[in-house]
Amino acid sequence: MTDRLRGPLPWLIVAALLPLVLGPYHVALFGYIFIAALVTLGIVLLTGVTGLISFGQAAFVGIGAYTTAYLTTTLAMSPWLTLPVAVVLTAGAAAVIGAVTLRMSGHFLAIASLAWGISIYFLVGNLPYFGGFNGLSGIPALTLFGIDLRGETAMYYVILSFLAASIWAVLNLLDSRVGRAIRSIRHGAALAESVGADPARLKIAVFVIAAALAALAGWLYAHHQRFVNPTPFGIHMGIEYLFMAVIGGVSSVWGAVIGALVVTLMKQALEDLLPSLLGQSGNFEIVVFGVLMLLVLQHARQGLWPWLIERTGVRRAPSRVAADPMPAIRAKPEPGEAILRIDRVRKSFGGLAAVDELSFRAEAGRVLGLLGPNGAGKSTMFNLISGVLPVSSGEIRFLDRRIDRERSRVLAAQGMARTFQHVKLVPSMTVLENAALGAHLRGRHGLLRAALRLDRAEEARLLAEAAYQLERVGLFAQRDELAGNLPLGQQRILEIARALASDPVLLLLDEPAAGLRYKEKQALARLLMRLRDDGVTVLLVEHDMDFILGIADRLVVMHYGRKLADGAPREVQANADVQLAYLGAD
Ligand SMILES: Nc1ncnc2c1ncn2[C@@H]1O[C@H](COP(=O)(O)OP(=O)(O)OP(=O)(O)O)[C@@H](O)[C@H]1O
Repeated sequence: MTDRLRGPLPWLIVAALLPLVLGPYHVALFGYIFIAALVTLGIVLLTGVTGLISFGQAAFVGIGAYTTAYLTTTLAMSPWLTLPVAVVLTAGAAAVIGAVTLRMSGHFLAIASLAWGISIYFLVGNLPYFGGFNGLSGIPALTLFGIDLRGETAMYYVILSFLAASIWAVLNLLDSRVGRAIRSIRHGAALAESVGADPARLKIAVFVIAAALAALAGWLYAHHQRFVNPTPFGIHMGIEYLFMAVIGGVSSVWGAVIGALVVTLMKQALEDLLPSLLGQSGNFEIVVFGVLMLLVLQHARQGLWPWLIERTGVRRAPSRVAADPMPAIRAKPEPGEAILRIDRVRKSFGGLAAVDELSFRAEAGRVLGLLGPNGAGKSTMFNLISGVLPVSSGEIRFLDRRIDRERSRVLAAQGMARTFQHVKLVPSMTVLENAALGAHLRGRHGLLRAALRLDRAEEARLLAEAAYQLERVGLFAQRDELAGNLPLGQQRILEIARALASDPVLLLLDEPAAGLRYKEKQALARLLMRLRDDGVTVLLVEHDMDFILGIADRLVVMHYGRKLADGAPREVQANADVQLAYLGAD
């Protein structure tokens, strides 16, 4: 991420000095900009980081604003008490909406967000307790230790403090064990599950955090404006917040501030300028926004903040992590012990038996190769073992526990780590962060501790483990590069480092040599031989016989879903049936 390239302190100082040079109107305007930045910060987490699109964030702002408006004007509650009420109420609403909508894949959330965005607007507008479309007025100003904060400058500093604290917490969160898991979600649930994270729960958590930020914005808005009506919480504002995030940089925390700043200032300028230029008024700024959006998407796809950072050429300082390993936390089985037992396993797709009554064992401290020509059923078998597919019949036991109905993340907790046939990394995270993602289950601190930076000792241990595994596979020097910039051969090796960081009992490698060039294959083979010599237990699925011969201790050969041979590599290589299956001739 580009967010840590520059420290927040200089920006905070500039923001703190602004009221000294701006008039009251602009100080108040900057207050509204920072309130919008809070909502946009939630969208960055939700859309840019996690890959979920919501047009309905303005409705959550509305719940926050109306909660405090109602409670302070009708029940005369203190605003400082209505703040937790507003945040909890909005977060609760988001948890319910999220639990229903986030289960559905595809664009369901985006469409559902339009529905709740519109309905909350009309609900509030039509309820008499909330003053209908006329709204509620007479909302009290904030006071702190008896000091009245009604002036625009005082409110500016209140809003700035909340924004700075929220940015700090979000940056902390993203730079943590849970944050890495959250950042992996948009690259497929399979990746998050494979390291033991629960993507469904994490998505709901992100959705709730984004809603809580919106509620905080709503609370601030109500006490800044001292009057609320439904208009600023309608669907058009939901779309405008998304605009801000995309224009500023939807994957970047600072993009939220830049986006809110650029869009609000431009809107102001255009609202003043366009009617005098065109001789009539009529929301023409929306048209100009559309054009601006197209320009940004064409020239700065990631948004203005990443575009600016790229042009200033700022580089991140190299990470200073020790490559000392974390103490192993898992007791390993004795070498030679059968840890994986496949018994008469069958998997059918309609009438086709992709795996047909297959039985074999994998032993601790050995490399077992599962070999076979294309279409033999290797990947299906791999998916059955790794919890991606359920078996049709038969039994799979891992460390004496039946696992053929278990989910991937449960298997990860039991000591199974895997790589993917089509590499799955988080390209926008560094090599070190990707390796640390593998150590997810070796830490336990959650969202709150991460946001408050109370997880640093554990975080240092997880990063040290990741650094140790990078050293082990020969990628330590590249630890600060973005994973997406590595060539394919190194990406595959990074996947192995990520798997090793979980301290696995069994390492499952799905065609690790696929698509590699000759030299890359050689480097991978050398690494796998070193791991074998270290006593790592590996099940390696491969169709390239030459690649696997020097690495595996034993080979199981599949053909049309059945077992064709099982034995030492040279024996299997000499087997006439195997030669026939591979070459199609004697
Ligand atoms: N989800 C699925 N639905 C229907 N058929 C499938 C499915 N997955 C695999 N198959 C079929 O099962 C058979 C075995 O496929 P599988 O991908 O397991 O073989 P493989 O040995 O891994 O081949 P490759 O080396 O090409 O990946 C093939 O005939 C394939 O078309």
